[in-house]
Amino acid sequence: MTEHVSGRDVLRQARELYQPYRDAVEPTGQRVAIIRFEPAATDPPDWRVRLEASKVSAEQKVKSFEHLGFTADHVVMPPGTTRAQFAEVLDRANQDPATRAIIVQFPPPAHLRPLVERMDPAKDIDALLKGRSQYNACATAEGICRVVEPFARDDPTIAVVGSKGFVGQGVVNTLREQGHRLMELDAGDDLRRVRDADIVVSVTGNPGILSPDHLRPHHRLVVDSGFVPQPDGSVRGDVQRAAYGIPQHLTPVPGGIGPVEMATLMERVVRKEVDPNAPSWNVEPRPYLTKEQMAQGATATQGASVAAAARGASAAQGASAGPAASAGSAASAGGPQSTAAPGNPVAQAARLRGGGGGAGTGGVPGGPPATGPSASVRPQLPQPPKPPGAGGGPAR
Ligand SMILES: Nc1nc(=O)c2c([nH]1)NC[C@@H]1CN(c3ccc(C(=O)N[C@@H](CCC(=O)O)C(=O)O)cc3)C=[N+]21
Repeated sequence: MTEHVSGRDVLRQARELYQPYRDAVEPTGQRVAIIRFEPAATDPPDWRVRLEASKVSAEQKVKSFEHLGFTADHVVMPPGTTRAQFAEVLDRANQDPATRAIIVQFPPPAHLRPLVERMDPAKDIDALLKGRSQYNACATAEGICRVVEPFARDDPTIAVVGSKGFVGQGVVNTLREQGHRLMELDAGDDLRRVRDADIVVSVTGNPGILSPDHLRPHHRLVVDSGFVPQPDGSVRGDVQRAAYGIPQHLTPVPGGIGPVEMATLMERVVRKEVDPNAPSWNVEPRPYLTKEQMAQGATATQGASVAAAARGASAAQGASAGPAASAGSAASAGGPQSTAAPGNPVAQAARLRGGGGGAGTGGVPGGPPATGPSASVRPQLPQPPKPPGAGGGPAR
């Protein structure tokens, strides 16, 4: 059975965590600019679809920043926008001291793309300026890595499908820096290799590219970062619906990485503008079975007894895998080299905290599973926010 890792729960947590900063932000009149491009009627359907995703995402960003008391400038560039016009919009946002952050929604039309580089790096909250941004990866990539982290404390192999794309590169760089064992796959590679991985992260934006032929019950987590709106109003991710029930955990589309990205952006802007020590949102560790455990428990009865044994073993262990290392930085708890044999400490710790066994509640899209986030390891409440500018924020 597959349990959904709910991005909506993460976003709810972030809204609660950062809501108290609203009173400090609102009176300052600080702004965030979100710039996106409207397709022309003559653009090919696949381009229109990408810009539709960009629109959905821009609207979510507007909501998220406004929730924090920022004024969101949602700038829609019409088809036929010239370089000069785009440059002027960027320059204005760069020069306006009230505009604290700028996001250019991808993809921009090809002729405008080079101009993105004009963005003031100090305002580049989504790390669009590779190497010049204060962040190592875009918000989506950071969010993905933080969802992966509680599932990856015993040196698993993590497959990244779409590793050369914008988000994929961010994921690869971040996970590699944390010392993880990676399997990078991109166009032309045999995707069936993902069967050998423990965790699969798919960031291709190619609907249904992962089928039941690729996913396996030993996959403890599959992260689907695809988001392709359909004409009927539904959305498709990288994972085929027919494969949804296969892995142990899955981030669904919608309701998975999209909302996680919003939580990441909220955290970034609060830390940058109000309180560098604002708490992190986090994903709770959950029980899972390793590939080896799955192999031992190949039959149903054996599987049940392995799970039961793991549960029993956990009762004897201390729960130390707290959320302290949830900041998504290089400080991953225990490090990838931590000795996990015979079970995995994360699963044990999670069980100790009252998480259920391997048998899930099944995927109810949008609905938190029975083993979902509880109040037990919530980050501490934020300190009362300091007035912006008072507290030595990052130099700009
Ligand atoms: N510079 C840049 N950064 C991006 O992060 C970026 C981008 N350009 N261009 C477009 C893609 C697409 N993307 C999504 C983010 C969130 C949702 C999201 O929140 N989706 C909700 C559904 C919201 C709804 O349906 O209204 C969900 O998955 O549950 C979707 C899509 C970010 N992108």
